[in-house]
Amino acid sequence: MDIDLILKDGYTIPITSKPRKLTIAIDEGRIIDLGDKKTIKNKYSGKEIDASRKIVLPGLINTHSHIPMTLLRGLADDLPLKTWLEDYIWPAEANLEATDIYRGAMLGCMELIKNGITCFNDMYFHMEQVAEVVKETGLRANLSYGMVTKNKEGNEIEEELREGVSFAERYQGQADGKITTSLAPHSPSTCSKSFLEETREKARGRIQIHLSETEEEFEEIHSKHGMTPVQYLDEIGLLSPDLLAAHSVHLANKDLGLLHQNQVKVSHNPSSNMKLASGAAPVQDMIDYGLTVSLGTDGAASNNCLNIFREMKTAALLQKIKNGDPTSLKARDALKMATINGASSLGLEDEIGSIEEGKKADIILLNGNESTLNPRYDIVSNLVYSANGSEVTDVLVDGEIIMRENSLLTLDEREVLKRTEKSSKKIRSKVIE
Ligand SMILES: CSC[C@H]1O[C@@H](n2cnc3c(O)ncnc32)[C@H](O)[C@@H]1O
Ligand SMILES: [Zn+2]
Repeated sequence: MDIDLILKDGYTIPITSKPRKLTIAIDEGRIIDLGDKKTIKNKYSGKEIDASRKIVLPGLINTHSHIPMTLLRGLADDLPLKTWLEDYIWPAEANLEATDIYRGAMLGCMELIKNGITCFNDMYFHMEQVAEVVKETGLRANLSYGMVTKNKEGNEIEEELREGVSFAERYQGQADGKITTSLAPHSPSTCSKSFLEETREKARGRIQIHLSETEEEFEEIHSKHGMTPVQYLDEIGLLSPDLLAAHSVHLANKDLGLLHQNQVKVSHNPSSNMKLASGAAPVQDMIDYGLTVSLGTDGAASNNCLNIFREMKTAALLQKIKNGDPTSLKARDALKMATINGASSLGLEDEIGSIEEGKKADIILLNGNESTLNPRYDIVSNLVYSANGSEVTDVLVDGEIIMRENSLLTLDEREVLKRTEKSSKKIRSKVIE
């Protein structure tokens, strides 16, 4: 049988089964068969990629980002969240036009691809620009217009919900199904209670929100409503299996039970939480409770990069320090967070997140000859504790090759940097000088 692509003889980490040498048959964007090279070669013919010196992984999934913020990287560092957002980032964002968002998203997507991220979950504004970049680059994404009611009144608030719903309805399923959408109220402290209730009423699918990121936010909700942010969302009726809660750093004991009962998904963002000194989320406790926890970078202005290899390592190290226990958050769990748990958090567990027959061919290849991947006593240890993303050589999304032997096939790197320079000059003159 003639098929689109055969990935031959790579050392494969399927996630849901043991690492082994496998040949992968891909047709019409999906993995149609897997096996040893002889069996697969006897059954299929088609274009071949020799993966015999490669490590083969499912594409990594970034479950919390603000991709256009790549344009604001390094603009304001070493500050706590409230000051960083209110005194630096929001004033800078007020100057961003649609073209800037397009350019920032392009720079961000370039970084995602190079670091082996094939799917990301984003919340920002001018999201039609981000969707355009997703289409051009060939990535997979769940996109949402980020809704805020703080400092807004009457019509402006109604317009915020209209925009969120309209974006979600217009873009759901675009790019041959590679784009999905959610509603995204920004956080319990920047959206009013009635707005959160209306969002719940209007939601037809998934919802994402920043939740209990800092102690300050925890205290603010507690003093206003007499309950924790998680209990507050429970009262509003927002806790559900379709809710993806970013951060979830400050939780009372009862909160873990509530998140678990409602099967809420959590996106852990360790680098951003450490850099803004927001705190260390109780990730091992969440896992012990049976919660689905995935990994996010947050925006590049609080990280300051978009690299899930780094987040895997940082997450594992942070839990060990938090719990004073080196057995906390083991490498295997960190790799699951970056792959299959990311897929479950976006409702895509039947489509992506592992290398299995029937799933979409979102696959990355790493150069097995890099020092960071050798010696190979334990490949999962190498991937989590030693790899840094630069080992990624090839990236496939939906069976389409978007990076081949380190060359980006869907975007022009030099052009992306030139355009970034144009927007950053404007930001520098308006915000810094
Ligand atoms: C309304 S679009 C999204 C909004 O979120 C801001 N943002 C970026 N990082 C964080 C974070 O860690 N916590 C809360 N809000 C964040 C971003 O600047 C946009 O304004
Ligand atoms: Zn965020």
